[in-house]
Amino acid sequence: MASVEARDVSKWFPRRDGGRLHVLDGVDLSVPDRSVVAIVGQSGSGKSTLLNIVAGLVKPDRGSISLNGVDSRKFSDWRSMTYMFQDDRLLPWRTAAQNVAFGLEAAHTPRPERRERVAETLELVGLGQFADVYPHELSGGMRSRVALARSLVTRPTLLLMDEPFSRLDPGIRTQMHAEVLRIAELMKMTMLFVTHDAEEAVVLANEVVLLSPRPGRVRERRRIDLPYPRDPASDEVGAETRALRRSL
Ligand SMILES: Nc1ncnc2c1ncn2[C@@H]1O[C@H](COP(=O)(O)OP(=O)(O)OP(=O)(O)O)[C@@H](O)[C@H]1O
Repeated sequence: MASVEARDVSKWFPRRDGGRLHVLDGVDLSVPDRSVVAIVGQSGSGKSTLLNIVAGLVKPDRGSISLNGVDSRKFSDWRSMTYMFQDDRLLPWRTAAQNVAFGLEAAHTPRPERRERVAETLELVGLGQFADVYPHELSGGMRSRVALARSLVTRPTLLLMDEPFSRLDPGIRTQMHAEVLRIAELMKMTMLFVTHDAEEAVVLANEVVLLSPRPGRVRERRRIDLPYPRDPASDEVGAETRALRRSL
């Protein structure tokens, strides 16, 4: 089970001129267990900063985060969450399997279990045949699947993603959307992600949180009640996407 609550989160970053850049202002966010929430907003509105605060990578200056009902300052089960970045960050000198194994090595998982979990997870993302292949031998979509497998191998319940598919071609991106939704359902995961792509938000999320330009405040929460799977070519997705673009 995984849920996230952010209460009244504000953040300032130091500026080169000695001043302070106000990036987030009193943001509330609620991500219930098994939901899919998208954070959208203009460039610089603090989307990644908010995600990094939820992940514990950046400290808020004001406000609090609770994870599975526990204040993040007291939270210890960080392995229950995983983070997918915009670039796949695969290590070029490691095979697909060795890249996927990374999180398990860090956790000192015994070798036989590691091997089994890596094989299982590569199978899950449709790369069972590519365990021994190096990143440079893989297509963009396949690399993205390896990055997804690396995120999933520790069996997280909360998947955080910062524009993870934005560098993929549209067709491959659509495939990855279907894939990530299938796996989230299978693994009973909760998802919180950042995107600048209105269609991506509409295809994946139950709720879209719109941040205002800097300092980011929640300007709108929009429920997307369309049934899954959502076809990006359908009229319903098209209408929701246009409505969201207008709000953006
Ligand atoms: N560590 C940091 N130190 C100083 N300023 C930062 C830092 N991280 C982010 N910023 C600034 O904070 C603002 C918000 O950045 P953030 O990356 O959260 O926005 P974003 O909405 O995700 O933008 P984009 O859509 O362009 O990725 C930007 O102006 C950025 O330059």
